Amino acid sequence: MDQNALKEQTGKESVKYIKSGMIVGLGTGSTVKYMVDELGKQVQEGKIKDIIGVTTSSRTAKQATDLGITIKDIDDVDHIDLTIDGADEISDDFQGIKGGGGALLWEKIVANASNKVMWIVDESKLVHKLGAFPLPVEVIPFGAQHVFNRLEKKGYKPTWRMDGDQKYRTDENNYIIDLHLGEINDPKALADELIHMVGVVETGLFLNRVNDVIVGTQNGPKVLHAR
Ligand SMILES: O=C[C@H](O)[C@H](O)[C@H](O)COP(=O)(O)O
Repeated sequence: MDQNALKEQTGKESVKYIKSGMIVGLGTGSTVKYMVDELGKQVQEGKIKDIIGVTTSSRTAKQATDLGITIKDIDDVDHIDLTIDGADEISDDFQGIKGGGGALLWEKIVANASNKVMWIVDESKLVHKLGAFPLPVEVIPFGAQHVFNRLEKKGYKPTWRMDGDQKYRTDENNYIIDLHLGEINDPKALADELIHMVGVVETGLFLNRVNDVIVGTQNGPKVLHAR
């Protein structure tokens, strides 16, 4: 099975955890796309009823709406039962990097409002230590070059996230700076440092946020319990 087949496997498997009547956080990315497709199918077939989706990006909102899944704004629900989202890297101790698809800010807000968070990944996303995947940092456009320069001085090897020849814009119209760190020895210290830099809105470090991980493997889906 190639990587896409593994993403499809975990995406479809995760829908088994969505029960009728739930308020479900719908993540973003190529793995989540398979999950939302399967959820839409089961909603259309009447196998899952009365669910409400809270989406983490305009992309997922469009996909879910097109499939007939009822969507509500995050501020129109008082909680989310379960959020299912992708991840770019998950370390041995279940810390994560997210935001490869640019949706980290809304994803973190939705995760924070969720009773349970499940990540769905293919086995290539499991790593010993975080950092080989570039760490996304969302910054407001005003003064963003100064933030970039500061990150460069710190030796964090920043690059602008691009969309063709323009800087990539998030759903909040912000920019993303990717940090090429190689290895992150202390994710908590780094997250604290970055979030306190003026102009930084959020980072792709998702620490102590996940409850369960479904991993797509050559031997079928494997569930890991983080906490
Ligand atoms: O911003 C995007 C999200 O954090 C994604 O969930 C993450 O990048 C994983 O995406 P994919 O399933 O496409 O590898």
